[in-house]
Amino acid sequence: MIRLISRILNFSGKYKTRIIGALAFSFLKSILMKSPIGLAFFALSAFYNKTATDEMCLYIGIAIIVSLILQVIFQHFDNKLQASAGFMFMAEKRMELGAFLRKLPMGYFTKGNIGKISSVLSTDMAFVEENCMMVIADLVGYIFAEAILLIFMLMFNIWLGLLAICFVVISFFIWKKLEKAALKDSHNRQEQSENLTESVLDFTEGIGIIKTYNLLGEKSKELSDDFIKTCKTALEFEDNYVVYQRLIGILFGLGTGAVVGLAMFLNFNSVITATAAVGMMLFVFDLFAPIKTLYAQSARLTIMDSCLNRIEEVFSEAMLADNGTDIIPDASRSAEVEFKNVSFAYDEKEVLHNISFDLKRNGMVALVGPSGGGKSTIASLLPRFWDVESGQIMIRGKDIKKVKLADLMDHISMVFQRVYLFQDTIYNNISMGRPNATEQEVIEAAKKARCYDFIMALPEGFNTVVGEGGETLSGGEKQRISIARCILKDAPIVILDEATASVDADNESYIQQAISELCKGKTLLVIAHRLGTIRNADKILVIAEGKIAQQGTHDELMEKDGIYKDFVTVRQSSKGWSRRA
Ligand SMILES: Nc1ncnc2c1ncn2[C@@H]1O[C@H](COP(=O)(O)OP(=O)(O)OP(=O)(O)O)[C@@H](O)[C@H]1O
Repeated sequence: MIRLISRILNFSGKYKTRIIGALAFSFLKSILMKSPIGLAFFALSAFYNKTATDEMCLYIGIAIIVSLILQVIFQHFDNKLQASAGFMFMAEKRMELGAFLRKLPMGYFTKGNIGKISSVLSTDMAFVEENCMMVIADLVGYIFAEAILLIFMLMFNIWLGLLAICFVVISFFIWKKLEKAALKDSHNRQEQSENLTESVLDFTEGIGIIKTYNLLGEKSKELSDDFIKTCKTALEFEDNYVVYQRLIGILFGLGTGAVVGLAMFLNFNSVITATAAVGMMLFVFDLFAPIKTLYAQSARLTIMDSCLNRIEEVFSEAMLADNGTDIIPDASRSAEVEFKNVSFAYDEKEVLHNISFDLKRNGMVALVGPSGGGKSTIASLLPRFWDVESGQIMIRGKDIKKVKLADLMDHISMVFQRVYLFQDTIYNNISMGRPNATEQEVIEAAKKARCYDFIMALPEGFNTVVGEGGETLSGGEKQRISIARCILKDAPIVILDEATASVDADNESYIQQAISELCKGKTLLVIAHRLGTIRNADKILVIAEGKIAQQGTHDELMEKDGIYKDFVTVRQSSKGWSRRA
């Protein structure tokens, strides 16, 4: 418990002093909470010994009132500090996590970690936020209160004090067992909550496929099974530690009986006065009840421990190094982009082997080849979605690892096949390409990307909020908005993954016009599927099995036998490259 409290204090960073302040007020409050018992005991003694005076009664009354008022004041500051520290430090942690996630390589997000991130951000962080301050301050209060009561009891009568301590010590060992059981189960509980988040995300993201393939019943059952499993895991968690809680309850029942019995025995044998015996009885009831609550609360602490583990697990992921200080020069004699002996593996298996090529300023390299050959991987290494293991990638003579990440991203625009629009206005979706762009520039970009007319036909025009993921627009429209975003960004290097899926003829032609606008005066790295695009490339790289199998212009490659000629001549009309020009 002490370990967890110090863990939370370390985790809370600059809010540590507030938390310590809350703990101090909680401590003062707990001392005052016990003071009425002490005063009652004092009054009883005075009455019993016939030493009570009017003045004494008045002072005791005033002392009780003052202690109750002070309790309220300390409680107020305790709550205030707890709440502000708890909510503020978790809000900061969430922002920190957001900033941290931006620095992780793309690979982290494709490894099925989305469910984990969602559940850490929502479930785990919310649990710590809602419980940590309250529980910790209460626990610290209880611990101090128990210590004070035990010291009082020892002072009154050593045997009564020692007897009470015996029961507290035995209960401590039972509690250790409870904590062990809860610790193990709390991990399962949080893991299951992550599984559930993943299932819900999977279900909602894939709802289109689920409906099309008539899998609603099957997938709903899978989801329901997950709900039931989550419920069972939570119940198991409760069941496993509730046994120990009951044992502690029985133990304290025995303890209360034993202390009361011993107090009476000592009184009968004139070792302690009747007042001391009554005082002990008051103390013992007050001693065991908070310990029971403390142990019950500690189960929450174990959940919090596992939440903190999971939060720290995400924070411990290796970030994409952003310690480069170089700036990409405006002009250079070197190639605009150069891959030098680049090899790369996603996990263990190397998927790119010794790739070398260069791309001249305003030139175009087309990556073509069979599926799984490594085209997308090559394209994703340039914006450092992943870092290369061996070899170098240079832009205008600068190694991209040594360039500031923000500067690198300023120089690259990307158009993917899968477009994502944020649940925001169309205007904001475009202007995020260059947040400081003027309204006129945003409109101009929309016109160049051939989306101005359909935007203006929408009831709210540029202020239309597109649905989550851009669901209220057609595929072609979403694609054009994403191109407008890139046009506005106006980065000198464009990575383009040409669409393989067909859209209607109108959209097709609009998208082509938009892409032509985007590519004007740019250096292009294109994962090409259209013969028209490929023919225009200054250099075609045929990528197969992670290597450059062939390279040259269209005419040069058509003169040689090889993969390229086979694809163009034999597979033009099949699902390989499109005939569309
Ligand atoms: N995120 C990933 N994690 C692990 N392996 C991956 C990942 N992405 C791709 N691969 C593997 O890397 C190899 C190259 O894939 P890549 O997507 O680069 O090929 P491609 O030529 O672009 O294929 P396609 O034309 O089908 O898009 C393949 O064996 C693929 O299975």
